[in-house]
Amino acid sequence: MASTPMAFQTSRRPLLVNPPAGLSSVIRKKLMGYVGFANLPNQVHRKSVRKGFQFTAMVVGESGLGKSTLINTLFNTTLYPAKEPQPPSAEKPKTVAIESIGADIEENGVRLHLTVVDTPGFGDFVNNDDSWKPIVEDIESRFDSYLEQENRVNRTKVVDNRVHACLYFLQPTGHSLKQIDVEFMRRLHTKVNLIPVIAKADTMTDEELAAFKQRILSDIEHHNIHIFQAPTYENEDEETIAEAEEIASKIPFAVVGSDKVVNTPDGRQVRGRVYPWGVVEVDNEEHCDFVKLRQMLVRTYMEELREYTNDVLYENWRTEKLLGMGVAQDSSVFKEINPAARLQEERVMHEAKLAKMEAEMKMVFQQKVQEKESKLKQSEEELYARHKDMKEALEKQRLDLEEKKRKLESGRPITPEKNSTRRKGFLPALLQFLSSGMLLTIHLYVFVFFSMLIGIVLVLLEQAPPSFAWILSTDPIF
Ligand SMILES: Nc1nc2c(ncn2[C@@H]2O[C@H](COP(=O)(O)OP(=O)(O)OP(=O)(O)O)[C@@H](O)[C@H]2O)c(=O)[nH]1
Repeated sequence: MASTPMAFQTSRRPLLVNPPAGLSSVIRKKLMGYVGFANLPNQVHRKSVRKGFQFTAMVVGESGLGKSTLINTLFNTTLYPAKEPQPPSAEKPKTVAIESIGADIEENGVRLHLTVVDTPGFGDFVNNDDSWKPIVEDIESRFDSYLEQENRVNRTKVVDNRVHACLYFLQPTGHSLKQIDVEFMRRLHTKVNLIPVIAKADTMTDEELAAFKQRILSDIEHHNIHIFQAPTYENEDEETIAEAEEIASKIPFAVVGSDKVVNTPDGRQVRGRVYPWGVVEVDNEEHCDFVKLRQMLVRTYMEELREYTNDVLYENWRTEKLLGMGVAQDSSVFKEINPAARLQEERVMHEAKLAKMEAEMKMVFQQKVQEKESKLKQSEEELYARHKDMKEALEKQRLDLEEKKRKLESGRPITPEKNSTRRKGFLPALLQFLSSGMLLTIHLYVFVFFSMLIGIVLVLLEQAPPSFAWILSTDPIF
């Protein structure tokens, strides 16, 4: 492999010196030759041509307004074969049907897979109140199918069946929008690119058409109906802007359809309708707006219609559906990230986390301290109560001992209460009484005896004083 491509050189000198804070330095190199990325659009073009294009158009309108004819005229093909006239006895369908016809058409080597969705029966009943319902259901079922394919694990073959444009055919009444038109457009304008067309415009004069268009537009505005408008972008060339403006000025398109080639009085062969007074040319912008419609639908804005369907209509429907299912969007996912701001944000978050942890730790510490304090207080109270009990017991003991001491000192029995309180029987009390009287008598006798003895001794000794003479006398004392 060659170290340096021959096609270009790069200068090695960095051109961007002061990168914004938080961003790593970006080195920009100046190209010194042809690289080739200017060819990218060609690559995309080639790839698209190889892959081909896919487009789905829906046509809605009352029967006989020229829908099939216009589709055949638009794509220059007989997608819808000529219809056999139905016998009056033939049973008519009671509901709006949805029919799809697909065809691969090729023009200058570019392939287009065209699908046309027809809605036979729309507006053909006595009561057309719910005519729009099967059509809305069909459009939503196509969105559903696309969503289901998007959510598959393998998405290599995603088939886009979504309706990219809906041509709504208005009867050339010359009045204003009918109730069924308003109802249909109101129900569908958020789900499909609406393109209103005035069918069979060759049945009206230019003045009638202009007035009819004005009334239709004011009705559309009055009912807040959004119809597809040719988009304009900044920096676009004047020609493109003028083209877009011209297309927009023709809405609603007054069309004439014919897939037949007819001869004009001046000898030309054109697609048109022959009348006794002349030929209405489909591709003549002075006769009808068919060319402008084709320009909008096929030539200029087909990709815009596909993009708008995908990016706006389908996206809105998808968001609503997912929200309805309870799926919520995390808005932070798609936030643009500035590294410096991100760092600051992380720092703030970290600090907040630390502060929270600190507060939590403080709280836990305080809680523990409080628990410990209450425990200590409790044990202190217990100790104090025990000390009080012991003190009281000791005091009582001291008082008892002092009482005993006093009693001992006073000679009283320690337990006088016991003797005094004991109840004596009669016999013991009598015996005690008698014994105490006998003891006294005995004492007296002993005393008398000893006194007499002493007197006798003294008399005998003759020294007894005269006072003792009575002892010798025989007089009884008692
Ligand atoms: N005057 C006039 N007649 C038209 C025009 N386009 C179609 N027709 C005629 O109107 C008749 C019905 O045309 P179709 O294309 O079959 O109409 P349609 O809306 O597809 O009808 P259904 O298939 O029944 O829904 C045919 O005879 C057409 O030739 C038109 O632009 N002007």
